[in-house]
Amino acid sequence: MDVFRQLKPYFWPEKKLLFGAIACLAIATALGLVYPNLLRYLIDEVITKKRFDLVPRLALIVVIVVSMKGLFQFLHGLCGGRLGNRVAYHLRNAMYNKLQYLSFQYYDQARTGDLMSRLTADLEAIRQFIGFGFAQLLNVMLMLVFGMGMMFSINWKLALLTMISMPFLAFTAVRFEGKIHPAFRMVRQSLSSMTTAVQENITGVRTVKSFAREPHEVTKFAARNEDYKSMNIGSAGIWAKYFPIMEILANLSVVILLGAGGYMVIQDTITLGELVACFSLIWYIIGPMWGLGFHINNFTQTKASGEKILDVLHHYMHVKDGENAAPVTKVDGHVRFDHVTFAYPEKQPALYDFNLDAPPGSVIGLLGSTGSGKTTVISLLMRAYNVKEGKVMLDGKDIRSLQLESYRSQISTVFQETFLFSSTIRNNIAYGCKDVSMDEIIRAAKLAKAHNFISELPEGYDTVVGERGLGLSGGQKQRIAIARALIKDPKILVLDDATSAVDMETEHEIQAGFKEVMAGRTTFIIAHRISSLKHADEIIVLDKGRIIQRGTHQELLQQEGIYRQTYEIQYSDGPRQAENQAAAAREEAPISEGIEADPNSIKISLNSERRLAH
Ligand SMILES: Nc1ncnc2c1ncn2[C@@H]1O[C@H](COP(=O)(O)OP(=O)(O)OP(=O)(O)O)[C@@H](O)[C@H]1O
Repeated sequence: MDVFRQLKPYFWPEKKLLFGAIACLAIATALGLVYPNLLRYLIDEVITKKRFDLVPRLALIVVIVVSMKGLFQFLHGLCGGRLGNRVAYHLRNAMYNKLQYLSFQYYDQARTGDLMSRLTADLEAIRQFIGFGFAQLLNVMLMLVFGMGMMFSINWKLALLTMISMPFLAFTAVRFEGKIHPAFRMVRQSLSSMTTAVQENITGVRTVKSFAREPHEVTKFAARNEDYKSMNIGSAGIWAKYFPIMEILANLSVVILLGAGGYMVIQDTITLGELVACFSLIWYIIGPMWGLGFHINNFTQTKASGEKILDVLHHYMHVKDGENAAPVTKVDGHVRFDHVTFAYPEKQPALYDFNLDAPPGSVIGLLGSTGSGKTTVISLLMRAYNVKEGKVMLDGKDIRSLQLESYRSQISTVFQETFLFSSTIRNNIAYGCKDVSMDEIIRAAKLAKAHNFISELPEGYDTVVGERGLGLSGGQKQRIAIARALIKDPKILVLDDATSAVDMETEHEIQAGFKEVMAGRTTFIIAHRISSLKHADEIIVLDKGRIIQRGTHQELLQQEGIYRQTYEIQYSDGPRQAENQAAAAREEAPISEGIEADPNSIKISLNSERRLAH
């Protein structure tokens, strides 16, 4: 019941419907109890005494009772339907809302298929139970109480005899509940694991096909399907074992009733009408007992579903606003990392004593091998995770003291993996902003060098992309993502390997666009290409979470180290040429200015990079 107590905020506002549904069902049940009495009257007063003139009146009463019962059943359906759907609506919204605000840490471990099954199958179970199951469960009690009460009022000895097998029936039902509940929990877990397999397979279908791993996927799915089947067969086994026992016990009371009741009629202790009434009433008691298994099963399934939904709703939010979180309004864009050491849960630190001072408008480049901690720096800047050692600051304020939403709205990130929503290109670009004009969208697309290819599409900006939409190339997707980041007009721009999928020339064109847009904004660029970083005000080279080099492009070229080695690999046909270029860099103007100043030098670099690529 604890689960339902915790779900109370969602169904209690609809208590009128809840009580309405229960009351209507109870009235319908009570009206049903009129039939056995009418039968008794028909046999004892009309047929036995041959007073057939009473038949039309009796028939009229039956018609009225049947109509009333029908009406209340209809009202029960109406109230229950509304109640279930409204509660499911509130819960669905609450779940979705919570899913939006759950931290990155949650999603690091969450499985999409599992979450989808909570949002669909588990919510459906709750909808059914709160709408109808709960009232039916109460109705079972009412039927038992009403039915027994009436039987006892007719003949308490016969009633008592008939009830002999009932305690055994109740005992079996309770044992059944104890077995079926864990079994259903396993079924649900198995179902969510199977859904996850399907979901991952569909998402990763390209990888599966390119590695020709279809047979492996089929085997993997078959194993989970087998598990699901076994779980279902297991629960069906419990069902198969207990259900006949319950049925035998239930029918035993009918046998006793007919045997003992028949004898009493012969002995003239009760009338025939009373026996027929009792025979009809016994189904009022056996019916719920038979259904007890179903109702218990329904109840336990809903409890298991409720637990899973509450697990999401009550999940701890690792990153959230503090009590006095200040909204971020005017931002200069001064970012500082102050002795930050950070480890992902149950892992070695991904960053050690990381320090950084990025004045407003500066460009910070991050370079390092895979897993060196570059993305972690960005994640901490976005406050995807809370820093426990050290501080990340914006304009001198610890970002943990700032209101999360307004803080993040100051940052635009273009991720390594581009995600486009299944909507038009126009909507995808405008995603981060409310009320943007078409001119602004086009301007952002032009800056991201996306306008030309978008214009060439038959439907232009109205082309639907993403799932089931038009398939775009990696570079085209990245350019749309860049436009999406630029349109937000952020104070802090993060480019996490954002131009890795576009060709060199486009990358330079995009960066030229960035220069225009980024004036006065703090920019973080993660890249593996030196060409993307060399105009940065400070380049930080990371290795296994530690800063091993930092400085400007020229400074780093003058040092022995990873930066220079990377430069040599990317820029020269041989180490000697790199050394010459490094020497030239020492003497000449900064390379970031050189990009604009000497287009030929870019071409030379690009050509050598292209040669390298080939
Ligand atoms: N969400 C996460 N949960 C646990 N560990 C993580 C998570 N993200 C990254 N790591 C670990 O932290 C370390 C740094 O990873 P990070 O993604 O910051 O590296 P990176 O330099 O950005 O790599 P890449 O260039 O491949 O993107 C790695 O050892 C990685 O396994």
